[in-house]
Amino acid sequence: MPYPHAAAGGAVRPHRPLLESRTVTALLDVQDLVKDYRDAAGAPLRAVDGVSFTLAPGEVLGIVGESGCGKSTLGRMLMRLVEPTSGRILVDGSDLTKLGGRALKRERRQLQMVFQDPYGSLNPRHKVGTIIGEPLVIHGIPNRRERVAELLDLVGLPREAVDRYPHEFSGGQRQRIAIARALALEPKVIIADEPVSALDVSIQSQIINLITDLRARLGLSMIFISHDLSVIRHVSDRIGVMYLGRMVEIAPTAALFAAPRHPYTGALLSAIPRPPSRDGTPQRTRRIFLKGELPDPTNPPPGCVFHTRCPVAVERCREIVPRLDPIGADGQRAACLRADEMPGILDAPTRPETAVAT
Ligand SMILES: Nc1ncnc2c1ncn2[C@@H]1O[C@H](COP(=O)(O)OP(=O)(O)OP(=O)(O)O)[C@@H](O)[C@H]1O
Repeated sequence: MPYPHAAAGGAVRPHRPLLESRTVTALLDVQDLVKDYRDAAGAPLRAVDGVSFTLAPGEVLGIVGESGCGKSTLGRMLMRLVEPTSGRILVDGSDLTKLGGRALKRERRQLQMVFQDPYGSLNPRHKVGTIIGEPLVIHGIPNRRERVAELLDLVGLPREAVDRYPHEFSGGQRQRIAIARALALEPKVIIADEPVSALDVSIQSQIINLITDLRARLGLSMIFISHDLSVIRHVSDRIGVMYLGRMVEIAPTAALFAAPRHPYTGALLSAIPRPPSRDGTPQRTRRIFLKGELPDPTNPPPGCVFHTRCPVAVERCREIVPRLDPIGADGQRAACLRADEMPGILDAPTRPETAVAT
């Protein structure tokens, strides 16, 4: 008897948990996180809508989505720089949303953030040694000078940097300073919000290499937020895709790239240029262009929030809110009523609703 309640004679439906299945080893366990704001005219909007995920020790989870989908709000809520409207943020089992005062200061230390703007995030009046050592002072940690020197070594900056000011450094070097500061307290999790978006492309790869290297050496766990799927791919073990405040797909990186189960993920992937094949001929990419604009967040569409732009939406997508349900192997989840059909749909020859780019 596959399902015990079949014996009761009711309709049989396999149990599909609402939240991502959790392991006891999760370092970070985010449950049903919601953030409501009001726009400039006072209309309510939900910037983050019931987002749940876990982060395992040593794992890098990428969060991707276009501007306004709620990535930064999510990252800032994890640090409690933005107060969640509801939901839970468990760090090693302790709920950050319930803490205040000293207990919050102690637990928040486990999470550190690297911001997008390496120009604005460093105090221009402080020397680099003071900036990197500040968290150590706040938390009363001794041997500050040695620790700052170690941190500079770690991020590949000369020790003489301690006596210099941020404006004496390039954008990439400033981001190294920001990363050193974030590492000062040996946090359990780093939250990096678009850490390379403000940098030149050549410098971006240096910082990505640094992050990859630090990860291997220190076993860092990280939430890596970016609008750029090709950047996220380089650093992430798993990727969560957000659209209009919701997590619409989450999957191991290889699975997401091999077989996306949400049409929005398919569209994002189709926009990444593919390198030419070995004989030099350009590879044809079936580009999925989305219809229309991102909906007004103060007036989101009913049913699936993506249906107004979805190339494969059907009638029921207007009514039913799809859950982030398991699909396929490896913990892949997608919030799409047609997730089962997606490999066939996305690989099919041109449909009238989509266009093909070469
Ligand atoms: N302080 C705020 N007050 C009101 N609305 C806000 C506030 N911060 C963000 N929002 C709104 O919440 C939604 C999500 O914004 P958020 O900045 O988190 O998205 P994002 O994906 O990080 O975009 P971007 O990459 O452009 O920063 C947007 O509609 C935004 O206008």
